[in-house]
Amino acid sequence: MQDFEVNFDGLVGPTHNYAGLSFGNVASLSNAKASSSPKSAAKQGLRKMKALHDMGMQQGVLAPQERPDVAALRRIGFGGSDHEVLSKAAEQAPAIFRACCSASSMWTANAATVSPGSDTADGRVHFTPANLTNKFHRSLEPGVTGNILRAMFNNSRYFKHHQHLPDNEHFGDEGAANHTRLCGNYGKAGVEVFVYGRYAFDSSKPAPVRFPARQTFEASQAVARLHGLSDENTVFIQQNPEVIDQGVFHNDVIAVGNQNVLFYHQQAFTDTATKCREIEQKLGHDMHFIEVPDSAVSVQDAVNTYLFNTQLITLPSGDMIIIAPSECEEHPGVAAYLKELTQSNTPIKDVRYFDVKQSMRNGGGPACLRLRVALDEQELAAVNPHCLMDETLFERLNLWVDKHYRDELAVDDLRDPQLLNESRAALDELTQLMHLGSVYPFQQN
Ligand SMILES: N=C(N)NCCC[C@H](NC(=O)CCC(=O)O)C(=O)O
Repeated sequence: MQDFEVNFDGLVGPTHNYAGLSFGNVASLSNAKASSSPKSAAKQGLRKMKALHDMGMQQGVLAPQERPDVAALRRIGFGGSDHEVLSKAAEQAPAIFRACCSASSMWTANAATVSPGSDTADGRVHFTPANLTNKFHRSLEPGVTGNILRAMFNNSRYFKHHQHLPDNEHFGDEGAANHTRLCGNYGKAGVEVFVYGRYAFDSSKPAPVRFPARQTFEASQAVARLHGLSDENTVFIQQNPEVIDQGVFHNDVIAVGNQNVLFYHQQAFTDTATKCREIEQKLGHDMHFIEVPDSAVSVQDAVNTYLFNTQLITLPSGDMIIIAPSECEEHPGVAAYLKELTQSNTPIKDVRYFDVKQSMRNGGGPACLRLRVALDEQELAAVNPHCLMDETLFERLNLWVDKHYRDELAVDDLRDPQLLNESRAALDELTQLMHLGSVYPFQQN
């Protein structure tokens, strides 16, 4: 039986914009109010998906969410017709209105935490949508994320879907952005590494002081419990609070793992040496720990280039390569480091650079854009096939983007009532194209 790690990339939604919504995420704040291009954002994402498909990888697509989120605005007291809801909110509460327009579901590393069947007690693949409580605009995502995941992984013999954790900062959960699975090969039991930023129920423990720690220890433990993971196949590591305060708002901004490789910055974790030993001992075989020292790449350069928000993938040949944003190539120091890395004695043999600048300007690199799901052949055959990338889907989605997306969107354009109609028309067509059924609130009324 063959085993795969499938990347499910978020399709960028028609309202992609720069509203400066994410305190603690340097790029989001520094590009606030710039003009965006939803069309090129979606196409940059599609090109990355297609390139991985062409490399022989299994590649999936995760549909975007309904925005503007009229239901959320109704819930906080704006009434009338849908267009009245939007115009009142834009007038009376512009910041809240903008938050309800965000296309942030594109960063599917934050959609959910996924544990493959070889790690879980009941042998099924477990999914828990992330509650994303730390940012209001992102806390709107988990309900529809759950609908979409159930429409894609719709077979209870292989897939188990959990409700997201309680909507409270004590259980702040950011999904796979703080979760890495290490293993021999994808089908063998692995070790799931959960990285958290703070303890919610113990204020004596270290925590960042400037920027928020979005993931709590208690949330990570809850997800591991729900998924039926054991002590033997989990490792919990606290993120270094000092790097959170330097703009590392998720672990995937400072570390990435794949199979027997963990690639991370020297300052990423607290207690690094002990935790690396624990990983190796629980995994039962040797790991390649690739620690990048400050002297090679500073935390600041890592945050600016997203050196660690890269995808570390294993090609069908067995070689590992890094999928990096073009910002890494444009930075002489980081580019030189990556070149040297591929020539040293590690499983990583090559680097491919991708232009995902539309996403990067909101703090989302290649790794943010994908949710990894390790599947065996049978499980893969049970996935909704209309969500898997191939020539036909690539062509269809490009035509769909051309038909529905704007070339340019300024933050002020979010007030245009036409945007709601355009967005709903696009998503309605998309659910047919991807055979998702009625996953959006506007389709359920
Ligand atoms: N590292 C991972 N896995 N994901 C990146 C998420 C970026 C996202 N940015 C935003 O939500 C900005 C939206 C705005 O400002 O318009 C966030 O901060 O949650």
